[in-house]
Amino acid sequence: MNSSSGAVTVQGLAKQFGALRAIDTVDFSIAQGEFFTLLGPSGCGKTTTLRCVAGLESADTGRIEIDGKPVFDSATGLDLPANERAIGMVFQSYAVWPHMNVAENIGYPLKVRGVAGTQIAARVEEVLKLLDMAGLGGRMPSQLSGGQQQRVALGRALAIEPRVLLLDEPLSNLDAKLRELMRAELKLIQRRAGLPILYVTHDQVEALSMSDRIAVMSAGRIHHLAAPEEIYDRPATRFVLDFVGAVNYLPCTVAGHEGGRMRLDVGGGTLEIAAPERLPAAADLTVAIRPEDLELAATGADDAPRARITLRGFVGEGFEYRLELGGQSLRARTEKTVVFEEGAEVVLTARRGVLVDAAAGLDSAVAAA
Ligand SMILES: Nc1ncnc2c1ncn2[C@@H]1O[C@H](COP(=O)(O)OP(=O)(O)OP(=O)(O)O)[C@@H](O)[C@H]1O
Repeated sequence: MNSSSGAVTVQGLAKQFGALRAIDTVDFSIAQGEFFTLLGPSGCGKTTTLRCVAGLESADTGRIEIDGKPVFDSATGLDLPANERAIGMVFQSYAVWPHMNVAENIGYPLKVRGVAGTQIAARVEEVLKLLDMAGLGGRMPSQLSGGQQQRVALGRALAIEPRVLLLDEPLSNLDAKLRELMRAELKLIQRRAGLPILYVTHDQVEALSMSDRIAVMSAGRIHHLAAPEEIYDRPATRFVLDFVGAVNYLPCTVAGHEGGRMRLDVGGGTLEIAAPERLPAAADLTVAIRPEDLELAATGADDAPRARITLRGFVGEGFEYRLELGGQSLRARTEKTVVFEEGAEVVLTARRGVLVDAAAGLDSAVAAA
């Protein structure tokens, strides 16, 4: 153990299945206590990466350290088995053994390691406290809610006092409401345990709301590794922009550029956004605006675009609108206090926008202000 080092360090990791590059050279490092998420669509290589860290899969090349200790190194042939990597794991298909009570479930990994009964009982008590389930050790799984069963699965992973928790879509079997509750529960348990987490999900809301940092993956590569706000507001590539959250795309040309602001002709009017540091070279541009960054007003500047509301939906915290602007359909969101009728004409302004080279591919960089 080396307390000054990161919790997990992955360097130059690559893995092929036949001709398929499941991981196409991935590097990242997780700090002590950090909630680190691999986010991406199905097949992007996130599970394979996690399985390589776990020791359930062997990478072709690269090096992995856990808590300062090398566990895999293709250069030397080092490849420690999972049970020697000081990791706790919970997968999507977590199973709580129905014939064992909660305490037996949590203590099981210690029992198979030959730990003495009194020590197991003490650790199980600690874990139950951590899970906010003190006093429930005698319950059978059938007497627990879905969320409590999930916590028992987590407890089993925590029992061995791992140096890092590896979680692969652990909430995806829960219904939507419970999933949302468990996001906060999991964060609180993590804080109490003071453990770093490597989390895998394809759910961007889950990733944004829970993570300290996110690595967005596509086709075996990390496109952007940053804090959630950075990923959402200043995506590094068009893929990230598109995958993380809803977005409107409007073809545009630059109409003016001064004082850190730029005016964009979007056809039917001009939108102003903060100018990015580096402008895309192409003349043929697209401005990407998230629905909540599109502001609707009854009146506005003469040259501002005017759109028509085609649909309004109540979404609890506000309204979601569909708008039509020069034959294009746009999405916008407003707070409850701002209400427009279907059919009404509204003036558009943009709080923020991201410029994209219209002709460029998904992994080309985008220019965000
Ligand atoms: N054992 C295997 N043999 C062959 N191909 C595999 C194997 N495991 C994964 N793959 C392939 O490698 C690619 C990456 O898979 P991986 O499971 O890491 O993706 P993922 O992003 O976690 O997707 P999902 O969320 O669907 O699990 C996919 O194309 C997958 O089909």
